Amino acid sequence: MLLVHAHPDDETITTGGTIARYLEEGAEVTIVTCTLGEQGEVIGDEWAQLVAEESDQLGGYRIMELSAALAALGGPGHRFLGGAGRWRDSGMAGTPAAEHPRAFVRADESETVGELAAVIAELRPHVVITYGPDGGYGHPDHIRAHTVTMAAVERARESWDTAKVYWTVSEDEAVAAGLADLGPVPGTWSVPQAGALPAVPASSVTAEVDISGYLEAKRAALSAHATQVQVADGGRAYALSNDIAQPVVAREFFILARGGAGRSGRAGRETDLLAGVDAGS
Ligand SMILES: CC(=O)N[C@H]1[C@@H](O[C@@H]2[C@H](O)[C@H](O)[C@@H](O)[C@H](O)[C@H]2O)O[C@H](CO)[C@@H](O)[C@@H]1O
Ligand SMILES: [Zn+2]
Repeated sequence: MLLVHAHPDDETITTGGTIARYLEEGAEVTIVTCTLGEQGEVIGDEWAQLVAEESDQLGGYRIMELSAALAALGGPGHRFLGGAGRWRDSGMAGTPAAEHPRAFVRADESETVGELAAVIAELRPHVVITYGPDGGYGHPDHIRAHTVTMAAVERARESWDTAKVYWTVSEDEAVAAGLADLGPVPGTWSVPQAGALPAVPASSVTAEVDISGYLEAKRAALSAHATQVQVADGGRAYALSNDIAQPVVAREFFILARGGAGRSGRAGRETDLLAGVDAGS
């Protein structure tokens, strides 16, 4: 299983429970992170001067946070696309960080796709996971991670034909149910209306992974990304630096974008992302 994410923290926020579960079930799991997250905001005062506009040291610091988060999830393999520091966090849409010469969104796609295709040819994943075409919530690096991954899977086909590709998504019904059961959150946080958070209609979800047994690992990994993520007491909610409460949900959701679905379970959805692949090949 290979998961391609844009920034340190995305692997945990969107797929942390899936990573922890498949590792415990004996699968080989590797994460590729496309940037160091250099353009992030910082929660709290202690590390606030690491931001790009000050000492510009946040990328290196987030490597350490990522290492701690991956350990909390069970220790998957990890690569930075092109090597640590090759491509830089492009910043939120419309910000000047996209003009940086190493910005991920400016990268030569023959290079980014080539680097990821080489990882696929080397690791021979049965399942690849990334974001959908909108990047989940529109971040330019997430959108680029999607396009690079889909192109790399095709580029690698001559040496390794990946059986299934999934897009990680948030499901609208699960988000709404989670928001209704957040438990206590800090007074500084805002609690959004269900429709205000990025999510896809439940009808478009084709697979879900029950991570109820891995929520403690996911919460520990979220907390490891301490400059980016804050977890509420009780662990049913988290917030990024924007202090907008989001639910910690006991399932992670996917859309099958390429390949044949395995056996269906709950609500006609796959419940095992590795179902239907020849894991012996
Ligand atoms: C989860 C994710 O993709 N985080 C990105 C994102 O960070 C957000 C951004 O700073 C936004 O301005 C804040 O309001 C929000 O709270 C942050 O989560 O974009 C960053 C810059 O590209 C990136 O480093 C971070 O990983
Ligand atoms: Zn991100």
